[in-house]
Amino acid sequence: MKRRGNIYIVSAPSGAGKSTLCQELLTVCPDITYSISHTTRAPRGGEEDGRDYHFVTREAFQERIAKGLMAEWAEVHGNYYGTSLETLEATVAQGIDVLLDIDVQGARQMCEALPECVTIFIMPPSVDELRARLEKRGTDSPETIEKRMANAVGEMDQRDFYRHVIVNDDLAEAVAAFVAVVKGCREGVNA
Ligand SMILES: Nc1ncnc2c1ncn2[C@@H]1O[C@H](COP(=O)(O)OP(=O)(O)OP(=O)(O)O)[C@@H](O)[C@H]1O
Ligand SMILES: Nc1nc2c(ncn2[C@@H]2O[C@H](COP(=O)(O)O)[C@@H](O)[C@H]2O)c(=O)[nH]1
Repeated sequence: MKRRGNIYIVSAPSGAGKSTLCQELLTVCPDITYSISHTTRAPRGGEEDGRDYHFVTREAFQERIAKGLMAEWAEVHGNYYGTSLETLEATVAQGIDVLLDIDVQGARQMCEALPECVTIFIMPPSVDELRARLEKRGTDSPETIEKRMANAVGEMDQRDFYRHVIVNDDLAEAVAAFVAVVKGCREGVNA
């Protein structure tokens, strides 16, 4: 029987650096597929439909939920986000490992259905640094940053749900820790 791909789930409060770490991991492990989520959020400058997200309307997203097309979904910071069941299943069935950048609600849904998912939580070094990163990134309005900061503490409180926790202070060290977790799972060390 063909080996099924591993599912790596990464969560973090907004601005902790999970997108940055995911990009770095995919450079080191190009055979891992990044799961492109569906969202009702508006694209940020530089984001492309079909590359960063599948950007859809709330109606289209609700229709996908009603038709059972989502492996998991959640409302996060006022928008819907979710993972396509068909795409995820087709990828892991081919033996390809998949990386999901999803929130804590989605991570819980995935682990309930598939307890073998490998879960990784990224922590910022401090709440002040988290805010500084969001402000420096310059992609979100002050209102959006406040909303994301308000949700951050509740998200960080759930880090014990995750099998691995990495503090993203020094980027190179955090990337090395992330790569070590994934390589360890692939070699059966952290499985
Ligand atoms: N270790 C680090 N030190 C300093 N800055 C960092 C570090 N890691 C990431 N950053 C920067 O912090 C900002 C937020 O990072 P990133 O966009 O990866 O966060 P995120 O967790 O994916 O956020 P979101 O959930 O909002 O998409 C970016 O500008 C990124 O370049
Ligand atoms: N449950 C899910 N959460 C998701 C998914 N895709 C992204 N996310 C999470 O949403 C927030 C905000 O993302 P942003 O791109 O607007 O900053 C973040 O926590 C992501 O991890 C998904 O498919 N399902």
